Amino acid sequence: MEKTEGEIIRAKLEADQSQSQISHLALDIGGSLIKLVYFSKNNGCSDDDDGNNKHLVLQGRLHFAKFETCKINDCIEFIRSKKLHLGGVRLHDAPASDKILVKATGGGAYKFADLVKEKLGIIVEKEDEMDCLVAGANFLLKAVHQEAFTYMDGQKEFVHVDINDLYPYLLVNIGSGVSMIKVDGDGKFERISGTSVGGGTFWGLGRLLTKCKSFDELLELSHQGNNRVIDMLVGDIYGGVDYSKIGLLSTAIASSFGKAISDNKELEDYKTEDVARSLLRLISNNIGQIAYLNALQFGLKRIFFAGFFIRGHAYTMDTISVGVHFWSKGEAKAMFLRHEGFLGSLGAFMSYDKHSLDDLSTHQLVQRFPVSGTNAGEKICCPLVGDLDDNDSIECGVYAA
Ligand SMILES: Nc1ncnc2c1ncn2[C@@H]1O[C@H](COP(=O)(O)OP(=O)(O)O)[C@@H](O)[C@H]1O
Ligand SMILES: CC(C)(COP(=O)(O)O)[C@@H](O)C(=O)NCCC(=O)O
Repeated sequence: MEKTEGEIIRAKLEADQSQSQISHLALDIGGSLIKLVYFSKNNGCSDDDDGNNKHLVLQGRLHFAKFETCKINDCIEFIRSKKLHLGGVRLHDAPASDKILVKATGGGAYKFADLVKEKLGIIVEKEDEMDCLVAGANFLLKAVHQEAFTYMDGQKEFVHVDINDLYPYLLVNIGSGVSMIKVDGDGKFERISGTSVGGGTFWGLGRLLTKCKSFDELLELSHQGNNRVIDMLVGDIYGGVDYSKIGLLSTAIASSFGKAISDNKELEDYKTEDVARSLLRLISNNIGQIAYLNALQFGLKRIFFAGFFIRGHAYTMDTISVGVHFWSKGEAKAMFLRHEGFLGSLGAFMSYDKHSLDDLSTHQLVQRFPVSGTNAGEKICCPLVGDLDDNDSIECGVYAA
């Protein structure tokens, strides 16, 4: 008897999946970038004692990748070529065309659900963005070694996270826009504030002002520039001296881009690197200040900054850290996360739990073989920290809880 189209698709999916070692693909489709997380199993691992009285039941790697949201077709092609879409939940009682369900968060999970279904034949299961950000942050802070660090004056210092004393903290996610979330526990949080002046503003305004073709180019320009050429400093107003009475040094920015009004110059008269630098400083300062004010209002001492705006960029982190330190008089601390842009996708990944998958439902996913050589508190001096490259992955173990 001839097979129906549905049966053919299903047989193909099953054949493909049996070859694939990929499981649990999850997506975060944001206003600017699509972030992917997926797990690849290592061959031949089963029950094994890892020395902690915990049973290692599965080992593999957690992989990360990102694409610009406007290039979603490239992302779909990447997923198809690596057969990542087969790593979703298989629904056995659904019609053949609705067999595989993949977790996704971010606005694009709504906007592109039909496109993803049409191109990959999978159902997008939407997860709330704030839930996912918090779940992703908690996972990184608890399960991944050397995830959080401080950055000030060119020094990166890993932070020891005491998982028994993690909450409350403020999570500031700087994506296209900015969300500020007070986190009190697993799944316990409140989005207390936000601002539309975020990563999209930096990239959007920066592109218009400098004609840069890519975000990386804009970031690189900002690295070379000098903001004092365009920013009006306290010293510019006060004839070179500090305004000590209110605690402002002559070198403090009195007005971002303020010199552009008095200079009688056109945009072309400024170097693009100086424009990029002033813009980065403006956005980072503003976010640092709003974050601090929220931390103050809710009595939070720890602020974790995440989102792909940061990109592990030294000057961005330095500006945010100095701002938080300055306004809080050293009371609050700005911290950053190595997997800064992947919180949402990791949260969507963790939400597979709800579907009682063999691997993750009753088990705990943690990093194995933490990077050696650097410990919490150890200082690493590096002027340009750099972000994770696109092929980054974490060696993980799934342990019986
Ligand atoms: N390659 C890139 N292309 C575009 N924007 C980038 C890139 N790398 C970093 N960014 C910055 O990251 C922001 C998006 O951060 P992200 O956390 O992914 O948020 P969203 O979920 O809104 O896409 C952009 O607005 C931009 O400032
Ligand atoms: C709407 C969003 C949650 C979307 O998340 P994003 O794609 O920017 O990561 C975010 O852009 C945001 O919080 N914007 C700030 C809106 C406001 O509080 O004014």
